[in-house]
Amino acid sequence: MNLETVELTKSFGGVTAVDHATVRFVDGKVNGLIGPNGSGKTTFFNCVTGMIKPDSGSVAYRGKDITKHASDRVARAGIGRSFQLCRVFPRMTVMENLLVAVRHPSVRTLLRSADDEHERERARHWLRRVGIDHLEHAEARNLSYGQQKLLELAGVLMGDPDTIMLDEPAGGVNPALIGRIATLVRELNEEGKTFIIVEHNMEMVMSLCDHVVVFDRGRPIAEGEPSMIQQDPRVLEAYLGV
Ligand SMILES: Nc1ncnc2c1ncn2[C@@H]1O[C@H](COP(=O)(O)OP(=O)(O)OP(=O)(O)O)[C@@H](O)[C@H]1O
Repeated sequence: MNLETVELTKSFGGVTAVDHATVRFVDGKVNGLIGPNGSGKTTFFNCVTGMIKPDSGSVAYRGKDITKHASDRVARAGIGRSFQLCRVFPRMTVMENLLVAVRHPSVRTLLRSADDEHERERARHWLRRVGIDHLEHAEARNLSYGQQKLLELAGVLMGDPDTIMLDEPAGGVNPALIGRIATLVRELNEEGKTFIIVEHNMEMVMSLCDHVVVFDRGRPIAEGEPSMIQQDPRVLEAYLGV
């Protein structure tokens, strides 16, 4: 067991975005989190990663309660995340973006933070891994949207997370870069990273995920292997509204 929520709930005024959601994501897997627009996936991510505080319920990571922990503390616990609308600093270079990405370092990186060249080497390593090392000195705003997503992912990896939560990694990205992101997720998963991926691109979800949780109206309505999920009448009903 890796990441678990129990009865997690968050309302905005009259809208219950996450509604008593009890979900378990397993260590070592590529987990998918899917559901129709507005079903609460991003709010769920925000509650888990400390971006917003849930109204009630709990979040535990590797057996430790992290409910209502601030986002930097969640990151230090080993959970990294990307955003639906990619977050990079447009006027900073690619390298600078990665060096500021570690401003909330884990204890391990904190001990080494005096060693700037070491951090630069780590940054170059992740730039090579995501395939944009040739853009090290470019300003982030001059990268394509897909390249900015790869930069954001490299920034997440700089934090050395064990679990990586990606919010729509394929959204707005061209097919070639989607392929690169998928390959990277597979490789990193083989190297031990756990993934939880919110994604509307079903081809990507079905080919990449080992386990899929389906949200509807703020709570899980089905979960299982992708092939099972595709045939589940509850899932079809949630998507088609029949
Ligand atoms: N800050 C907010 N203030 C008010 N309502 C919000 C806020 N954030 C989310 N909501 C509402 O909560 C519900 C769930 O939204 P959320 O963005 O979590 O869904 P989602 O499944 O991620 O959607 P999508 O797939 O379209 O990104 C929606 O009805 C949304 O309008």
